[in-house]
Amino acid sequence: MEEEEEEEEIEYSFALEYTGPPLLFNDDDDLPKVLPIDINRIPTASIVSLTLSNELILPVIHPIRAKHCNNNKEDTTDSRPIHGRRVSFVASVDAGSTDEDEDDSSIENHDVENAEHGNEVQEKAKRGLCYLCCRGNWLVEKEGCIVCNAKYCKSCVLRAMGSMPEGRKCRSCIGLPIDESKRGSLGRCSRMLKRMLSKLEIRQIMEVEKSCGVNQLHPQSIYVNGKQLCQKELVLLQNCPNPPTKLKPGRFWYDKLSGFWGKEGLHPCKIISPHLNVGGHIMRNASNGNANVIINNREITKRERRLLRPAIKLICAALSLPTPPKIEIPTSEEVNKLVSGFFPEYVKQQKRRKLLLVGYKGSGTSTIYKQAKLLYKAEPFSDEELQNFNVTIQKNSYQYLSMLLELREHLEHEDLTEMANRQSLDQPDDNGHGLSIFSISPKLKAFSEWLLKIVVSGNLEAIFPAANSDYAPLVKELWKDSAIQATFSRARDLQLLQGAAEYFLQRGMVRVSFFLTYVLININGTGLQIIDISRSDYKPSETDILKTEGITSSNGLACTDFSFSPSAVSDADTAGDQHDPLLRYQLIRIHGGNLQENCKLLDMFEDVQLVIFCVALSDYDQFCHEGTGNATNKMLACRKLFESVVTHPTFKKMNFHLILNKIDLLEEKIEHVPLNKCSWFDDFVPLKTRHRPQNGENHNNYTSLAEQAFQYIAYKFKRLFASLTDRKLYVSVSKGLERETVDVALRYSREVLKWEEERSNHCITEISNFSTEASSSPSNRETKSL
Ligand SMILES: Nc1nc2c(ncn2[C@@H]2O[C@H](COP(=O)(O)OP(=O)(O)OP(=O)(O)O)[C@@H](O)[C@H]2O)c(=O)[nH]1
Ligand SMILES: [Mg+2]
Repeated sequence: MEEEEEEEEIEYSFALEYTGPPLLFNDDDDLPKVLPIDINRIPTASIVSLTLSNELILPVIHPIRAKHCNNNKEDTTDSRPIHGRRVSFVASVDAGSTDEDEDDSSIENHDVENAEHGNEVQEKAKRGLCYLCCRGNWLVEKEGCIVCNAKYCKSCVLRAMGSMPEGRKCRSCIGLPIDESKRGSLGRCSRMLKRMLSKLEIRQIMEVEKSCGVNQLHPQSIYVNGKQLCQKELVLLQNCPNPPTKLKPGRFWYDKLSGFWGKEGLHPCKIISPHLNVGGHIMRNASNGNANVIINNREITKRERRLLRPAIKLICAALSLPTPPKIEIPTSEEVNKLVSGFFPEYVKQQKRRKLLLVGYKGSGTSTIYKQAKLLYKAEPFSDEELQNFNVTIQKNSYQYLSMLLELREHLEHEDLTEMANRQSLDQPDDNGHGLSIFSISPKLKAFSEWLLKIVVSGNLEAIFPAANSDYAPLVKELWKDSAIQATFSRARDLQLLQGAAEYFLQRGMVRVSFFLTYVLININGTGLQIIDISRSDYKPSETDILKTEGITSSNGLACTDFSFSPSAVSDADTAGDQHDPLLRYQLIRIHGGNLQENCKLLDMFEDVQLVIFCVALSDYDQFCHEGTGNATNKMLACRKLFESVVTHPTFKKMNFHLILNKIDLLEEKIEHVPLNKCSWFDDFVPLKTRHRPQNGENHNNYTSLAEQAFQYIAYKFKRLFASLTDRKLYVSVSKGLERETVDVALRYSREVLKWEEERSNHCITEISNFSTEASSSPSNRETKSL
């Protein structure tokens, strides 16, 4: 006690005007709960006048000894309530103490003579000092005041901040607006505080910090289009679907029509929600634009003009307006910026070009569609789709097997009839069994008949998923049987099992054998009786996927969105054709069968930009049975479909790209089946070429028979197209199962689109620009394009 009396007392007085509810204070030592003044804030020997609000009431004011003064006359016994009166306080502080303990008296350690609080805060913060106890160690964790940024160590923080009725503020900062740079950290306290206080306390403090009125952004501090916001406008702005990020006091401009938002005098920084009723009218010079282009009453900046040029082009194209002839291509960085939000959504939407992929049955449309997914999508197929492939492959394998079994029956019947005929001609059967090489055992025959019945009934689901496990032994036996092997090789000779059937039949049998081995090993090794092989980890390979038929939905409509990825092959030789990630494409594939039945389906596609029509080059000697039941040449059936699509009213002004697919099959076939097997091609006269050049010989003057054939077919289709429309047909060739050729063909579609767009932009009707002879025309950019 004696020591306390010896303490040097520094006294200073200040006045404050209290406007809160009446307060009583009558105890000299235990002062009223109203003293938020941090003595360090009070300039030495000066009197400050403050207007206080209710929030300034603090539960602890110790150790400042304040006295209610009247004209500096000490009157510590005054017990009258004060309200709205000017009150003077005299504070006394213990000097010299550097105590770090929790004793409240340690606050008296402050250097009250330090005048500039702000400077001091900064100075101490710079040196990593605690504002109260001067602990200058960066490693000592500190919590900062959200108003003045003074930092406090663990020993001082609670003394300095008290009960934190407005969150983490020094007592003297209570009632003051926060430092705007701290807005992002509202409600997020340090680990130090978390360790010191209970969870509940922390939660309460953080909640009050975020929600208390004085900490909120003040509408008066924000100007939009030169007009100060009112509370309602601020609420509207902050709660719109796409609000400005990290809104701070300042002056902004806002284009209500487009939603562009930026700082006054600067280019747009964000697109917020349009049509908000906030702020005044936008000024022409809002963004200090100098591009001589005015959009929604604002002169845009040069940078904006450069970035917006693709959109302007698009809009001009849409409105059939001419665009400036010189087209600057934005750098990829600029384009990326565009993609990441600079363009309004509607512009992005407009950028999606729709390509409709159609073709006669079996022409390869679904193969090209799947190739597009594999080529341009990071994840071409979902797990579910892969699972579907698996099931479809299994089903198809059984279907192909049934084709083989049917053929076996037919061949056996033929053989036996022939044998019977021979017998009747007195040529006794040598083996004497009355069996042909296509005959199978009664057990396998029963299985074969049962399987055929199931397949004919179309009820293959009935034997799944048990099919593999239950029937695998029989399938294996069947497959190994010499009669089936003989049928298989006969089928190949007769070209009855082609493409997918041949591929999957062989693979399917191998798989069944593999599964069977697996089942047997388990039975012998562990005594397990049933293994669900439908759960095996079989994952279809890319070739399996490409060869799987019947994967699209029942109405045969499938669509996928993608962007062309940069391609080393085809982009390198299209100089200046920068890959534009903004351009999205949608490939829509319709099943050819559906079109024949109902061309009305095409009415749905009036918004496509290009029709890709797919033709199988190898169809020229194939036949199908159309509605009449008569056998029709497939190429003629394909021509008929082509004519009906081209002349469909929806595609009156549409561009067409013809893909001549299956060039590999044509190459094989043309050597032994003449092209004029198809009556449409009866005037095909191949040039008599010299011998095929060998390795090292000059190929320039040599055109293979297949090349001549596909050029001739392309010519026939072009002539047909020209007779039906006034447009030009773009043509390219592909091998559906070869990724690169499909890539080239689809990029050619992109080129066609680009050229046609540019043509309409420039309002050029000069078809010659697009002739196949023009050096820069898309036709010449692709090696196999015609
Ligand atoms: N050899 C070869 N086979 C191809 C080519 N393109 C597709 N195929 C195969 O031809 C068969 C038919 O191809 P799809 O893509 O299913 O034809 P589609 O146009 O979808 O015909 P539908 O399924 O009847 O609508 C499949 O077995 C493909 O694997 C190609 O360029 N060369
Ligand atoms: Mg198909």
